[in-house]
Amino acid sequence: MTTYKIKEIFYTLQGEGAQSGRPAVFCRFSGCNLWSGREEDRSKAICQFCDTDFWGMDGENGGKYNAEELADKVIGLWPGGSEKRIANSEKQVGEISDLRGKPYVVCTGGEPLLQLDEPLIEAFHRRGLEVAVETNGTIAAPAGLDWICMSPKANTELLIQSGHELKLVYPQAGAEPERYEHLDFEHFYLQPMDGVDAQHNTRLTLAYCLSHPQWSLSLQTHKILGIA
Ligand SMILES: C[S@@+](CC[C@H](N)C(=O)[O-])C[C@H]1O[C@@H](n2cnc3c(N)ncnc32)[C@H](O)[C@@H]1O
Ligand SMILES: Nc1nc2[nH]cc(C(=O)O)c2c(=O)[nH]1
Ligand code: SF4
Ligand SMILES: [Mg+2]
Repeated sequence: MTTYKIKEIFYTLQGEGAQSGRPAVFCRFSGCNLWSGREEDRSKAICQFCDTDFWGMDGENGGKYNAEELADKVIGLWPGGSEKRIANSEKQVGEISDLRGKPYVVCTGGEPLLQLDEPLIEAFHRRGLEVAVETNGTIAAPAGLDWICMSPKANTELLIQSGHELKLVYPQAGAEPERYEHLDFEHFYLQPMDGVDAQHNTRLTLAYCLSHPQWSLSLQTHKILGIA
């Protein structure tokens, strides 16, 4: 049986992009193909600006799970989710989900597509969850995802060239927006690169969106709010 290595699982609001403000359970997978996650390796990594600790399994609800265990843990964090689990087995899930919104899981990381596969997506779906992914686009997506947010990185080959949302961290030398504007996505966002130049990068991003209105600004609202 497949086991999934999970850094942390928590309930919050989606802070970024087109679904910003929507309640979601975040499932952060351990590991990434573009950086080891160790600080001493950052300067030689393909992706050097990562704002996330995805190394290991030591976060909130972190650990090894099989698909059924992971889907149970995720739906259990949704308000009323335990009742929903019972209702699901009694085939009354519709009545409860109408009142409590469609349960939503965002699979992120690290790079979730190193691990997320069809059996896990099916296990989420059986519990009434809508399944979103945040991916760097370098690994093909399994079938069945409800929302694909692809965030391209410089000096990588994109295997995902269509989806719902393209969210580019800006500015990135070698990953200029012009390279991605013809891809098959419904929404195009620029997200200011956080770090030492965050304020300057926000001004640059704002200016780029105003002069190239195909692109909208994505602020990391969870950081503004001081939530996870
Ligand atoms: C931590 S990544 C995990 C998912 C996947 N590996 C990816 O890169 O899309 C989640 C989101 O945070 C963005 N991100 C990472 N570091 C950032 C930073 N320093 N400033 C702004 N956004 C950042 C990524 O581009 C991606 O859209
Ligand atoms: N609130 C909140 N929204 C997010 N959107 C994308 C995130 C990520 O790390 O993938 C993230 C995150 O870590 N927290
Ligand atoms: S690809 Fe995503 S998780 Fe990996 S290092 Fe870059 S931003 Fe972080
Ligand atoms: Mg984050």
